[in-house]
Amino acid sequence: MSSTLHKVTIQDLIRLKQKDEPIVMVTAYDYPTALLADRAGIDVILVGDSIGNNVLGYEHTLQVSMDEMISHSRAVSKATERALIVGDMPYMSYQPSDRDAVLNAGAFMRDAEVDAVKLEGGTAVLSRIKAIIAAGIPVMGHIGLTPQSFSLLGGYRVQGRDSGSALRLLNEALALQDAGIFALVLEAVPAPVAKAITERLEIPTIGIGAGPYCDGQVLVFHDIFGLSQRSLPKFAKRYVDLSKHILKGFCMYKEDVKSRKFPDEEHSYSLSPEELNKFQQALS
Ligand SMILES: Nc1nc(=O)c2c([nH]1)NC[C@@H]1CN(c3ccc(C(=O)N[C@@H](CCC(=O)O)C(=O)O)cc3)CN21
Ligand SMILES: CC(C)C(=O)C(=O)O
Ligand SMILES: [Mg+2]
Repeated sequence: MSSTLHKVTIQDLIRLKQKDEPIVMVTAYDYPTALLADRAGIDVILVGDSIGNNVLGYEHTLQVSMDEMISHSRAVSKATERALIVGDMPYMSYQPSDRDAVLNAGAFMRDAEVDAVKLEGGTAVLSRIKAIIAAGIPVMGHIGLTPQSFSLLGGYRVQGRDSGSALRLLNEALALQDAGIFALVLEAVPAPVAKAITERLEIPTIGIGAGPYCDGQVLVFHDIFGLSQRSLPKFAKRYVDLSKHILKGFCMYKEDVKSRKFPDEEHSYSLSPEELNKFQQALS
């Protein structure tokens, strides 16, 4: 699909699973980042509620509002030509009722021009998912470690580590597929569990901390580029340490200003000799 020039569609993602070609997804929260992810040929861009701890300075994702998600999702969709854009429904935008879920999913589509929404949960959110899809909005599922249930789960813990809970994850995946989701995020589940789920679903699975047998992978932008504040989860991989480069740039700028090396002539505006002359006479 990296060769596809047209906008990536949900049907393209299903075809990638059928062709056994991995789907690449990454989070992005702003215009310049989305431009680069799109140019790199990333298939799916997730405007994650992980914006909370990575960009907005919150400790977790629970404080993220619909307004924040909409303005950042709009920036991402304006920058993107090819990638499919998924808006992550924030805490309490879908939990209270099917009506809330449809109205807020609709806001993502109408006000932020995303292509689909994602929400966390299994059987507990089946009716939410059905209601959103009935409104004509594609839904991506998300099970395993669901960060909006951080407290209920007792922290950011790997899920499905015993045969009983592994089987429950598989059954939830099947129920979500029946409800009509087009893809499913599996977060922090043992690789053999993700493999079993992936083999039994017709829709693609996209793993984060779910091993190599998923149909696709997703990572958080700040983890890839060494910009996350906390220690990385075991599953995250830092490809480039941008923080090192950004810190160096800030220091160089600071030194230049303090030593009056910046701004120099090249970065200043001049006045023509005649106008300068007139100006100086007027001043005296
Ligand atoms: N920068 C960033 N990366 C993420 O992957 C991410 C976010 N932010 N914010 C929202 C959630 C939170 N996530 C997390 C956060 C911590 C762990 C973590 O520390 N996990 C332990 C597993 C402990 C166990 O064995 O059960 C680890 O050591 O990896 C996992 C996922 C994933 N998401
Ligand atoms: C980690 C991904 C799947 C996510 O939900 C997020 O970034 O918010
Ligand atoms: Mg999320």
